[in-house]
Amino acid sequence: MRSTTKNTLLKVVILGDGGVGKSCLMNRFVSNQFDEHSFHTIGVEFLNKDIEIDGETYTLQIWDTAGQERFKTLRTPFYRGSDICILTYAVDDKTSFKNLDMWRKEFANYADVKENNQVPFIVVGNKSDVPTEEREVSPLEMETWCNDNGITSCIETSAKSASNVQEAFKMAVQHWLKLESRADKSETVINDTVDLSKKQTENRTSCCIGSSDDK
Ligand SMILES: Nc1nc2c(ncn2[C@@H]2O[C@H](COP(=O)(O)OP(=O)(O)OP(=O)(O)O)[C@@H](O)[C@H]2O)c(=O)[nH]1
Repeated sequence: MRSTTKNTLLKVVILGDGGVGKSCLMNRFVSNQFDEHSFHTIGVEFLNKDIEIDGETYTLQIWDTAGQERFKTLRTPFYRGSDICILTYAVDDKTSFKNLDMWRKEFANYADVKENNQVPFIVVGNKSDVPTEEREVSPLEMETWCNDNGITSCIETSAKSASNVQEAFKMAVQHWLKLESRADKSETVINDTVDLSKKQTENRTSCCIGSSDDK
């Protein structure tokens, strides 16, 4: 496990369909700015931003990826080594919500993740500021999809109004911390097992010595 007593660097990758607001989320979080006419990202871009949680400072290295299909080969090499993956859709775009499954699989595949439940995915439904009549995905649908896919952290945000943007990145780090503490516990169990087997080997050796002494 990484030490959290000093500044911890976490690689965060934001995935989702083109136009859901990934760049705007990153810019709102890092610079507190919003661009009404944000251009499509080509490949990837990254920015760093510190966040403090429970007295510890985490430097988030945030990778904003190009959501358009034609940029797939440009973005996928950057998934490896990610600590957190933010799966993003827009609440006024049902297709972007349906594509979350595709994004989850693409990440797991190119980040070379062995077990799905070890990936710190969180789900973000952006553009929560849109009028109700333009909504195509409800918070309940988001929660149901997350439950069905074993994802425990999800949140609706608006990069435009700044609603829940800080909270989303904080939630991402907290989720990572939870997984890290679980990994720590299982490491302890593995270490215990190793220790026990070491003792058994020693016992067996002394037993054999004992038996040869008997002869
Ligand atoms: N209403 C509203 N519009 C938003 C919000 N976030 C982003 N937008 C708009 O959505 C459009 C696309 O935003 P981007 O941040 O460029 O989307 P993206 O996901 O990075 O797109 P790609 O780079 O193509 O993958 C822009 O016109 C933004 O102004 C939001 O929270 N609310």
